[in-house]
Amino acid sequence: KQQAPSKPIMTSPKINKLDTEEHVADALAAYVGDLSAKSIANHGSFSVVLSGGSLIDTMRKLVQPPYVDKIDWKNWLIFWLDERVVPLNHPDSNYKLAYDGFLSKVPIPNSNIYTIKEGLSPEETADEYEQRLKQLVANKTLKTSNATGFANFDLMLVGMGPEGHVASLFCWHFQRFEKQKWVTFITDSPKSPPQRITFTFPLINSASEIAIVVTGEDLADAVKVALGKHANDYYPLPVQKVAPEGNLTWFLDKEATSQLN
Ligand SMILES: O=C1O[C@H](COP(=O)(O)O)[C@@H](O)[C@H](O)[C@H]1O
Repeated sequence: KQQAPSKPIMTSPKINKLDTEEHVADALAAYVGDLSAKSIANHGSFSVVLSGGSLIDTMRKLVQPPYVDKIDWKNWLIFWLDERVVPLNHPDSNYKLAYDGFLSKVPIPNSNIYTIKEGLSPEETADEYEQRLKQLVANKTLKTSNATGFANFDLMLVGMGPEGHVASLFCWHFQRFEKQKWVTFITDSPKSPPQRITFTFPLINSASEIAIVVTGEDLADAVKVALGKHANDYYPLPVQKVAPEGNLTWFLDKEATSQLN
C-alpha cells in the first residue's frame, strides 16, 4: 500500500547579505563545497541542478583552488532547472554556458551530465526530460521526496531575472501554476529565446537545498518585492514561490539589497 506523503517541515530562509559579487562567489563556493562533501558522505552522490544566466560566472571559485582539488567531482550529477530548446552548441544553450564556464574545467563524468535531447519540439523535450528523471528515481540514481513523491535533488542553484522570474517560470505565464508535471515547456518566453523547458514548482520545492543567487543593482527592485517588508502584500513574483521542503539560502550582494531598508 502506498504511504500518504508526509507533510514537509518548512524552515525559514537563510539570507546572506554580502558586500560584493566577489564575496558572493566566495561564499557560494564554500557552501557548495560543504554540501557536496556532506551529500557524498551521506548517500554517495551529489545531484546538482544548474540555472543559466549570471549564476555560472558566480560559480567560478569552484573551479579554482582549494575547491577544485578537494571536491569529489566524479560523484556529481548535473541537471538543468531550465533549458532553452536550441542545439547544445548554440550560444543560447544553458548547457553550453555551463560547459564553457564550469563543466569543461572539472572532471565530472560525461555520463553524469543530463542534458536535454536535441531535435525535439519543446513539448517533446520537456516530456523526454521528465521521463528520464523518473527513470533515475526508479533506478535510485535520484532520491524521492517522501513529502511530495517528486524527485529530491540535493541542491538547486537558482538565478533570478530582474522581473523576479526563476528557471523559465515567468510572472504572467501559466507554467508557474503547474501542479502535476515535473518538467513543462514554454514557447513564448518573454526573454529570448522563446522556446524553453523548465522544472515546475512542485519539483523545485521538493529539493533538499536551494540557493538563490542574486547580484547586481538591476535585481534590487525584485529583491525588495521578495524580501522587503511588504513581501506578502502583492501577487507573488515567481521567486517568492521558491519554498523547498529542505533549506533555502539567499546569496545577495550590496547592490541587490540596495532597495531594502
Ligand atoms: O533566462 C534565464 O534567466 C534566468 C536569470 O538569468 P540572469 O542572467 O538574470 O542571472 C536564469 O536563472 C535562467 O536559468 C535562464 O534560462
